Amino acid sequence: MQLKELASLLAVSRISGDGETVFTGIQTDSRKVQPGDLFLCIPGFAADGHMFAAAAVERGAVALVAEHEVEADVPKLIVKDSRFAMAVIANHFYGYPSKELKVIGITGTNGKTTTTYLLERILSSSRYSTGLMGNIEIKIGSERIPNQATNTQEASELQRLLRRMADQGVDYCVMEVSSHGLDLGRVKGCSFRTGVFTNLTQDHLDYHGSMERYQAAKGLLFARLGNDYSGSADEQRYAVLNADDAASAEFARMTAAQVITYAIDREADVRADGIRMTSKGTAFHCTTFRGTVDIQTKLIGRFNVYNSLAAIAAALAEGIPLEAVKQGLESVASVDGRMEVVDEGQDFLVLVDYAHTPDGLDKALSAIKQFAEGRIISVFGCGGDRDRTKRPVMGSVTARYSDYLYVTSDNPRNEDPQRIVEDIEPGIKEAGLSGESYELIVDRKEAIHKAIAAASSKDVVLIAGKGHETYQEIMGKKHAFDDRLVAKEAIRGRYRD
Ligand SMILES: CC(=O)N[C@H]1[C@@H](OP(=O)(O)OP(=O)(O)OC[C@H]2O[C@@H](n3ccc(=O)[nH]c3=O)[C@H](O)[C@@H]2O)O[C@H](CO)[C@@H](O)[C@@H]1O[C@H](C)C(=O)N[C@@H](C)C(=O)N[C@H](CCC(=O)O)C(=O)O
Ligand SMILES: Nc1ncnc2c1ncn2[C@@H]1O[C@H](COP(=O)(O)OP(=O)(O)OP(=O)(O)O)[C@@H](O)[C@H]1O
Ligand SMILES: N[C@H](CCC[C@H](N)C(=O)O)C(=O)O
Ligand SMILES: [Mg+2]
Repeated sequence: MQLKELASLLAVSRISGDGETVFTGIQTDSRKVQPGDLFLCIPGFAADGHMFAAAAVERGAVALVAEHEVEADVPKLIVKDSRFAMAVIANHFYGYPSKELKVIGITGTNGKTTTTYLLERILSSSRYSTGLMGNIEIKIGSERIPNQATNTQEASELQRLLRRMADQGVDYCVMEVSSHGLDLGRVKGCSFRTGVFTNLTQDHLDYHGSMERYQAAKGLLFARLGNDYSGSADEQRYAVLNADDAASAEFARMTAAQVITYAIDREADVRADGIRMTSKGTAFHCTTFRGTVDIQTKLIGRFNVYNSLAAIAAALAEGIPLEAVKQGLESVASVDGRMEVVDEGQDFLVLVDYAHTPDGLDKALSAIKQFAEGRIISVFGCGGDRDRTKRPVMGSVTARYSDYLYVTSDNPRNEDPQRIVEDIEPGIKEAGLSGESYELIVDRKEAIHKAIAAASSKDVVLIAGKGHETYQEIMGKKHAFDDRLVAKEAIRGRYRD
């Protein structure tokens, strides 16, 4: 593609140098540049991409997109906003792939990953070819690529992956759409078939500043949905909204798409009642706009009824028969790192879960409370370089449900882990848990070992926060760490000692 082709996409832009320069790929990270690439200089939070222009050229970049002149002897496209330009350029370079498949975006504070897997399973078991993108992995048909980057990929990577899916004949791409992804324009220009909203509770206030701005970021998914509807069935657009969450009314007002609601506590197009829960799964009766059905999912907890309803509603909008929806949903045994049972034959239950927000912990622990026959022993921490205000709230939520609590490190990233646990502690005290009922143990491995050593018959040990993650990020460096493996080792150790 020639540089000048991009100039025609961006009204306020100018070419400096030879506009006929041909590039063969696009890249935003100088360290990943291949010869022939166009390098986009993005001013970021930690660094400024313009600083890496020369390094990119050294690695073979043949042209640049920048917001101002930079020292580099290649042609440049000077634009007003290179992050915006990235979304436009990536979409164009990869040939608008989202128009060739049906993209279903799932947003919300909690439940995105779980809902993507449920919906993807329903669609794939109905013989559609599927793709999936989220914070565990990227799936393209039967190919699985572990996700090493952000939950919602940068536009350049996102469009590349969508192109691969389109070329492989994928019918549906089900993807997580984070609030950062929406706010930073990572999905700008992406044509969504359906937007699904799970819920909105406290998280990411470090980035968004307020719940109002966090909600507004999520709302972008729905505000952009449906305006391009041309009347054909294939161009129909749907907004699948959780009617039990107050934000949904606002999203319904914003969108031009058809609204389909789901709920437990109020009237909705897809609704659950008669919920029965055990430690092995959840049963509920579901009333939908396509009839009624009894569902028996292997997933634990009322919150997973919400995730199931969201997946059911989105699948029904696609015309999948209710019986096929039921079959697909019931075939999901578990989602990696979500309420995952660690079973080494011990006489107490160990669960690894990804709850890392106040509401996630509340929902996970209230589910456990319903079936726990013994004590609840919790292990959790909070991530560093993230919303500091959620830390005491997570402390108080966990304290309310736990008989004993080990406060430890999650991913401290670049923060002092001791300071993070100290941020959590006031919440525990406020919840009224006495000093004999909790410990602050910065070393996560030690905390897990202690929790498992302390468990008696029928107790439940919840290890929360890291779920599927196979590393712990300390001082910016990732170390191998897997809660499930550490828990297994601790359980085996109990029987050896
Ligand atoms: C706030 C945020 O989202 N930042 C993301 C963003 O960083 P940034 O644009 O500020 O980039 P930067 O590191 O300052 O660098 C600026 C530019 O210089 C380039 N660069 C940098 C270094 C170098 O040697 N060469 C080079 O070219 C970078 O590629 C970038 O283009 O773009 C980077 C590249 O894609 C991301 O790695 C980075 O994610 C950081 C690590 C992050 O923690 N993001 C989290 C908050 C996030 O996005 N989370 C959401 C929500 C998850 C949820 O659902 O809860 C997600 O979607 O994952
Ligand atoms: N619908 C829900 N409502 C509240 N909590 C939930 C819900 N679904 C899952 N959870 C809790 O949140 C945790 C994370 O779930 P999941 O990974 O599906 O969410 P996510 O939105 O993808 O998270 P992330 O923002 O990190 O990508 C689960 O382990 C569970 O404890
Ligand atoms: N998507 C979430 C993941 C948090 C996972 C938790 N283990 C942590 O590190 O805080 C975030 O980026 O805030
Ligand atoms: Mg997720």
